[in-house]
Amino acid sequence: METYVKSVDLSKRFGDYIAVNKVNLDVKQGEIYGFLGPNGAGKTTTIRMLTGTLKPSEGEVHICGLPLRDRELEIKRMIGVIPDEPKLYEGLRGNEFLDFIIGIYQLNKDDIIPKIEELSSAFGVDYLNDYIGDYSHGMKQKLMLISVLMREPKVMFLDEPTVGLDARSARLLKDLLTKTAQKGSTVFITTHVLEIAEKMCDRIGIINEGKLIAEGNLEELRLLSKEGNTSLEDLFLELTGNEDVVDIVEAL
Ligand SMILES: Nc1ncnc2c1ncn2[C@@H]1O[C@H](COP(=O)(O)OP(=O)(O)OP(=O)(O)O)[C@@H](O)[C@H]1O
Repeated sequence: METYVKSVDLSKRFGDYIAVNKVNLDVKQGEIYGFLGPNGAGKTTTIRMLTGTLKPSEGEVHICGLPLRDRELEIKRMIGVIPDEPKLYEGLRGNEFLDFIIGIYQLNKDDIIPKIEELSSAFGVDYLNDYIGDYSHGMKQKLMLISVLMREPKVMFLDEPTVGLDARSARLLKDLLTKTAQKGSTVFITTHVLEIAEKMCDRIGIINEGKLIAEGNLEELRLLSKEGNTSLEDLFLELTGNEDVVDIVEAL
């Protein structure tokens, strides 16, 4: 399978602080890759560099075989991004925002309108005539998801996409992403919900203090456990050195 998301020694410094440290990724077409890490580990910074919204201090990014440095516009057409805090135009109505996306991506309205209708009905979005400024976080998140899913991008980057979603919408999203990957797109997702990573992802990368410290499917990650941990939660806490939770609770 072709590599769709590749990074070579990808690094970001903010002043003296190294937020992302020589991260090497190789995610294939059709793969669902879970990118996990504790708060502040460097997940969002990595996604921003992979999607061209933040310039790396060092390293290279290739998307679908194209170098991001030279082919950014072309790549932006092929990818879809759900950022951790979607910034939407609050003064627009939902359907005006979708029209705007149709315009900038020069999408064919006849193809897209049925997709919007399908996705809106699936996510229970019946508020496209209302102003985005009046939406809750979850409502904005669903609008963002529709605006990306309707384009059927080759690579989807999702930063904590289930935050703010109710259980039904989160389940629907998981199923839609799985279907998207089966159709040949790549899904790169960060989440703190380890159950999502466990159930949905083909492969998981764990980043801690800017470094990719472990990578593999669940079986491969289990082999890295020195303590025989088998659940992703225990493995995650062991590998990221955050196992002291029990001691802390006992001390309180
Ligand atoms: N623009 C910035 N300027 C300075 N420091 C930054 C900037 N953006 C991120 N950082 C720092 O880089 C580190 C990594 O942040 P990042 O947002 O990538 O973490 P994360 O893994 O996404 O965390 P979370 O799970 O809490 O969202 C943090 O210490 C953060 O404070």
